[in-house]
Amino acid sequence: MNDLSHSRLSRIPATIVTGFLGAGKTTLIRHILASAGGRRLALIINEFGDIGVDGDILKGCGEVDCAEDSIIELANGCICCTVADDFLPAIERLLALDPPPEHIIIETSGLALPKPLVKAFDWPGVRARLTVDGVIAVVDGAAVADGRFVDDPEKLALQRQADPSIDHDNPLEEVFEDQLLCADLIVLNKIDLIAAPEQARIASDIKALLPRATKVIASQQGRIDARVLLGLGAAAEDDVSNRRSHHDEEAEHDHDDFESLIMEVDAIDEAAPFIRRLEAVAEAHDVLRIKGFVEARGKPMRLLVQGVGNRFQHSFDRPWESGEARCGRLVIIGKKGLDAAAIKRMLER
Ligand SMILES: Nc1nc2c(ncn2[C@@H]2O[C@H](COP(=O)(O)OP(=O)(O)OP(=O)(O)O)[C@@H](O)[C@H]2O)c(=O)[nH]1
Repeated sequence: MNDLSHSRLSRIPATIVTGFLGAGKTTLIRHILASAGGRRLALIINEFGDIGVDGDILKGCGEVDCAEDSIIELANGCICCTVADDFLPAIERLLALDPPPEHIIIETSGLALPKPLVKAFDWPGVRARLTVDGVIAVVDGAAVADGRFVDDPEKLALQRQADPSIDHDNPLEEVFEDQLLCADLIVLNKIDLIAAPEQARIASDIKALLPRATKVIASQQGRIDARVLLGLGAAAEDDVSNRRSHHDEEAEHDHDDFESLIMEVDAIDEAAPFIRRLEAVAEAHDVLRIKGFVEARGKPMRLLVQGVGNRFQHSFDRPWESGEARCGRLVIIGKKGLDAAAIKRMLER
């Protein structure tokens, strides 16, 4: 064995899980934790809004292969913009664990561009100790089928008639495509919500977009075995220049097309009418993602609420702990210009 292959083998592999808001990254990672087969995993979880919902869900699943001190949450921003300030210290903390993790999984925020993160693995201090085993992009098949990431050509034509100088870059499409362009493996998720012909069409549209041959695997609830997802051996840090991005020319990328709001929510009596109100908010304000925890009066469990576009799910995820403030809070993410006051009024109505 030569020195190079020896040093590569001794580096800890890291898997980057990317994918647009609500695509199913956390769900997929839960499945990885459940099927890791005793491998010592560590997680870095990055969220755009400053409530750590995903971290809470993953800590709550109590998998023995991932102890709580091996989970680091980086909320309130996108990891791609805070690599030096947030990501590197998080990596240092994980590498200092005794024993160190055998594999690190990084869930980026749904708005993060994975390429700057992959680039950070090429920095000398990181490169010596870690390698990117693979970038996995999770795709929300239902959102793609709904046309969420492409401009409506008729609407665009009308807008251009009114204002020929209109900037027609679609920030959703750009982030979505950047995530795919950086991937070593693509998971086409939520296939329970799309018919088989639609599935095949989406998979072939994705492949047509990519300059490199990248495998697309279909999944429901991210149910793919850890043995398939981990161990890709991509060494993506050696191959950054082959991963095109819409943002290659930008020195800095600051996500100013998107914003998040935090809303405090009073205890509710019943879930169904509350979810209908959230659906109305999502519809009226073109919200991309809503998630958080709410108190349902008289119930010992907290209510986990998840909305992607105007598709909502809710479930009681765990009992409120004694002494825990039963404070209902939601993070609401949309394109810049969300009307916080109007949303609050709709929620309180
Ligand atoms: N119908 C259906 N829903 C799914 C599937 N996978 C995930 N979901 C739901 O989609 C919602 C978002 O899933 P998450 O795993 O939280 O998505 P995420 O990509 O981590 O979300 P962000 O971190 O907010 O970007 C949740 O309500 C999930 O239960 C699937 O295969 N089918």
